[in-house]
Amino acid sequence: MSAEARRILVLGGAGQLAWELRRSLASLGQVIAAGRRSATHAVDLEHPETILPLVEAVRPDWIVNAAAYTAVDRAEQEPERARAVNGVAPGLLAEAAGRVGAQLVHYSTDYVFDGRAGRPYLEDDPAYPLGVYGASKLDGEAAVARAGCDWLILRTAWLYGARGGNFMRTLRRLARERAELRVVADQVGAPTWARHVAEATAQMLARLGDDRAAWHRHCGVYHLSAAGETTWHGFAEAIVAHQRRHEELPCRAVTAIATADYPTPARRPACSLLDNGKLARAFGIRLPDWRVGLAQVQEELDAGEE
Ligand SMILES: NC(=O)C1=CN([C@@H]2O[C@H](COP(=O)(O)OP(=O)(O)OC[C@H]3O[C@@H](n4cnc5c(N)ncnc54)[C@H](OP(=O)(O)O)[C@@H]3O)[C@@H](O)[C@H]2O)C=CC1
Ligand SMILES: Cc1cn([C@H]2C[C@H](O)[C@@H](COP(=O)(O)OP(=O)(O)O[C@H]3O[C@@H](C)C(=O)[C@@H](O)[C@H]3O)O2)c(=O)[nH]c1=O
Ligand SMILES: [Mg+2]
Repeated sequence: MSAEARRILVLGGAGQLAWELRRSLASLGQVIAAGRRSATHAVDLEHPETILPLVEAVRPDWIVNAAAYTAVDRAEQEPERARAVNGVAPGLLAEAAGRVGAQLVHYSTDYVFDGRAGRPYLEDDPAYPLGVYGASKLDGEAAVARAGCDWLILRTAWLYGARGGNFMRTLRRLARERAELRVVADQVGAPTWARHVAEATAQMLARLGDDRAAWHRHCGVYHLSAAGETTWHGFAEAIVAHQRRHEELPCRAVTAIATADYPTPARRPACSLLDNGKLARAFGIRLPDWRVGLAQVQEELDAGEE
């Protein structure tokens, strides 16, 4: 199929990953963006009855679902909303994909794990989520896998980008407001640039194309996170160090603290590193080190690019 003829339905509104996907997938087909605020392609994943009509109206070749309930702490207070969006809707999307003969790409998270493994997680490791968000995302994975279309579930971690709500943007704001930032140094992970995830997704889709047998063979869960590792404190230090090269900051110190000194409603994994070997073997894709993405996005922000 030519790129002109292919239709790619991207869900996720103005979310950080959806924004990058619209950019990265544009060369592979006609991207149709759907979201709660879309005038032409409205969908609300809390309202399951809006899903099949959207998919039947668009008749996409691929569905890429970057919509999610991502407020990790708030999810503890409103679990039914998180479950509807993250746990139930992905299965309905996968069923709808099956009906129109589309394939589904869906995203999940390191927070499906409890962080006690002592080594980077493999796709098949048992998942024990610590909170409502992780549990709802795990339910969504199972719902997709049950539905019967061909699908890819890409588990990523610690996403950041120039848009949307994320740790990097929060820290850049706090560094302009406070003399001291206090950040947990006992949670380990790999901060992953949303653009790198979008570009890897595009490479995977380009590789599978319209080859149904290849889709079937590659159907499954893949870990997709940046190379390298750090803590939220290490990430914060790198963010502020870069920012300081471009602006005067009141922030004098980025202090390492323990999770116990930063109480939050949701528990988070102590180590949620993902082993990316399966992706490398199956698709030849390895994401750059987290520092590469961070430097690039901050340069774009400093240059005022939007
Ligand atoms: N953020 C992170 O650190 C990580 C995220 N992930 C996963 O990656 C994917 C993308 O996340 P990310 O881009 O960061 O998330 P964002 O929070 O930036 O964006 C999620 C988008 O989902 C949309 N959405 C939320 N609720 C609904 C709903 N009821 N109906 C329709 N759309 C809805 C929102 O659209 P609207 O614009 O209308 O508000 C929002 O823009 C998700 O699956 C997430 O679980 C995985 C690991 C890390
Ligand atoms: C803002 C801030 C956070 N923290 C801590 C709180 C928490 O333990 C850790 C991370 O903070 P956040 O709440 O921003 O990150 P969090 O929302 O937990 O990020 C997660 O989002 C979901 C959607 C995912 O899927 C995960 O991969 C992960 O990226 O840093 C500090 O110690 N100091 C601070 O100033
Ligand atoms: Mg958050």
